[in-house]
Amino acid sequence: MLGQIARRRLGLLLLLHGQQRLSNGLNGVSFNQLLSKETHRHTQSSFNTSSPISTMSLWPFSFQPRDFSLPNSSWSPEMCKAYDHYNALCDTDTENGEEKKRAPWKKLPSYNRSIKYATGGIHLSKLIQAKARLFTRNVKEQGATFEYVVFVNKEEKSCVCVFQAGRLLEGAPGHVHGGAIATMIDTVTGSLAGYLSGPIMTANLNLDYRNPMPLGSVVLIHSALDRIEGRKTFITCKVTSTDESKLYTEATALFVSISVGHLFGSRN
Ligand SMILES: CCCCCCCCCC(=O)SCCNC(=O)CCNC(=O)[C@H](O)C(C)(C)COP(=O)(O)OP(=O)(O)OC[C@H]1O[C@@H](n2cnc3c(N)ncnc32)[C@H](O)[C@@H]1OP(=O)(O)O
Repeated sequence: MLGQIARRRLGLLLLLHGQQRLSNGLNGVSFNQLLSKETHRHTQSSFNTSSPISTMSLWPFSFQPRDFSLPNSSWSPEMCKAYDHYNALCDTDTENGEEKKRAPWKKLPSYNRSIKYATGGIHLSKLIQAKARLFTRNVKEQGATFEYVVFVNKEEKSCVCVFQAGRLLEGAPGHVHGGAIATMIDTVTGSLAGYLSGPIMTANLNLDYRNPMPLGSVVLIHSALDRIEGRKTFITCKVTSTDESKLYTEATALFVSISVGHLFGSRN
């Protein structure tokens, strides 16, 4: 019974996902400001654990899921610089004469469960497969695996991901595993396809590895919409060094729009 209710609610929530989209941009906040906010947040939460009951929240869940794509101390100077560059291009809500001008760039938040993007999803994530975690966000040690942040440009229907590859992603000695690179390409192209087309699944992913990527590298993953044909969203992708002088990987991806029932085995 609980399963049925959860399934029905999940259906509604995933439908909302396409409309609500990933819109918690960080408005012109620099890396250093964020890092100090993060430190502050941790200080606050340890303070809260020891605060008297009367000052504690009675609601057992926080309303805002943790955004894993915010700067942390594992980020290299190159990662911070690239983050600051794209973050500075994001929506600032600044006054331009009498009108508010909105920048085309937006930073997407990144949670450790897909379900958390939906309204109320943070609560449902504790009920539905509570121990499941997004593949790219399942290692607690910061900097060990996938450190990344995605910025979308809604006018150009494109996005850029700044990705720092951690030491646990080794494939060939000293270099990043091809599967880890494919994972990031699937994640970034999939985020763009989902942003543009709502609920989707990867149907096809084609990769050409052009140069080995050293562990610890910071790279840019550029993705752009090629075309939409009915339920099919075609995305192109290339992975480069941050100065774009070196090409690591090229890819094309096809995403097919799905109904919520598809995740539960229904093809209707
Ligand atoms: C939110 C945090 C960010 C996370 C983003 C992460 C993104 C990661 C997403 C994933 O990794 S999803 C996991 C990997 N993917 C899968 O497990 C999908 C498995 N495959 C399926 O479930 C189905 O085959 C699929 C949904 C892809 C399609 O099944 P459908 O029954 O819905 O569609 P159908 O087979 O009728 O195909 C629809 C259209 O797509 C075309 N198509 C389907 N698969 C294709 C394929 N592999 N290659 C080329 N075309 C394909 C198909 O020919 C047809 O074209 P037309 O409309 O022109 O006739």
